[in-house]
Amino acid sequence: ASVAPEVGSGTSTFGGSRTIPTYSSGGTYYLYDTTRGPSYIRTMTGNNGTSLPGSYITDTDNNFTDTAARAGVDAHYGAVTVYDYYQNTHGRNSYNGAGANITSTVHHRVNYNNAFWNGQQMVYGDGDGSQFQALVDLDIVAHELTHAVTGATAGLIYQNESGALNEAVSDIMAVMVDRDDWRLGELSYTPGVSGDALRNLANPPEGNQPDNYADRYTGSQDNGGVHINSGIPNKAAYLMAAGGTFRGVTVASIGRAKTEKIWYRALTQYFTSSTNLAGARQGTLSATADLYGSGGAEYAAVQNAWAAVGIG
Ligand SMILES: Cc1cc(C(=O)NCC(F)(F)F)no1
Ligand SMILES: [Ca+2]
Ligand SMILES: [Ca+2]
Ligand SMILES: [Zn+2]
Repeated sequence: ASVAPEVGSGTSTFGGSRTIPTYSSGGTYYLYDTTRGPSYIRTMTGNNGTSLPGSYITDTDNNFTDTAARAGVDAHYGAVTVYDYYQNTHGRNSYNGAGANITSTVHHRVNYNNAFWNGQQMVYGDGDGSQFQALVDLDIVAHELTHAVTGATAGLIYQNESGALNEAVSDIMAVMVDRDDWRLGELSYTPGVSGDALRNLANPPEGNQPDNYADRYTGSQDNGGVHINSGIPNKAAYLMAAGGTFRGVTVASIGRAKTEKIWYRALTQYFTSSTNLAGARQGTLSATADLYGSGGAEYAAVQNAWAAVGIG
């Protein structure tokens, strides 16, 4: 057939290659997936301008090796991987639960050190080559698509404590997708420096974030510290999953699988637009009680994790 879903490959920004769903039409291949719930999951290029969604990323032999295509290969791989995470782990069909199409655009602006969900799609910068290289790390993609999930569910207002919780939910789901570590953005961040990351949920101070409520930021920068105070719930989630003794409180590990279920249920059943960090504790406790009861090891671990970071 001259139009068909295909399985393609491509070179990653970070080395190695990725297998990706593509679409062929008239001998041209596109970063365009028609095989999942949505009508399409597509990845476009902004051609280093500001218009969105930009233009299709194409290839002539279904092996996307061009330098200009590599960020697209990673963003596309990430989008389908995060789609599959929400479908397979949480039974959620796309960010709205009803198969919404997913569009991503790479090469946004010039030397742009950020990535974002604009309410309709994901957008990725290339970085300036020093602070970041292309911000298309799997955990960054998961962070951004989770903002879409949050927007379609709790709608946590993006300022002060509800905004810090919004950011934390994105970081927590991100490290559950990129499951082999607790760092965010390590592949994209400072390509010239190894071992660092944008944020570290196991040790938020490594990313200049507080890891307890008494040290929270109360100023007006960063929308009231949404990327700063997220360290507090991030640390709590890490302690739930990995366990540990922190600030004199011992938390028994319940593992990543139970932790991601608790946070997903809290986000979709208990958090609202104005939920603050005390409300996050309550929502995760209610979700834990629903899933595992209120007298078991899971409930105790969630209580202790929040107590360890100075909440409740
Ligand atoms: C300060 C600050 C941090 C962020 C941030 O986290 N962006 C998302 C990322 F995934 F692209 F990094 N934005 O401003
Ligand atoms: Ca990571
Ligand atoms: Ca680095
Ligand atoms: Zn974010």
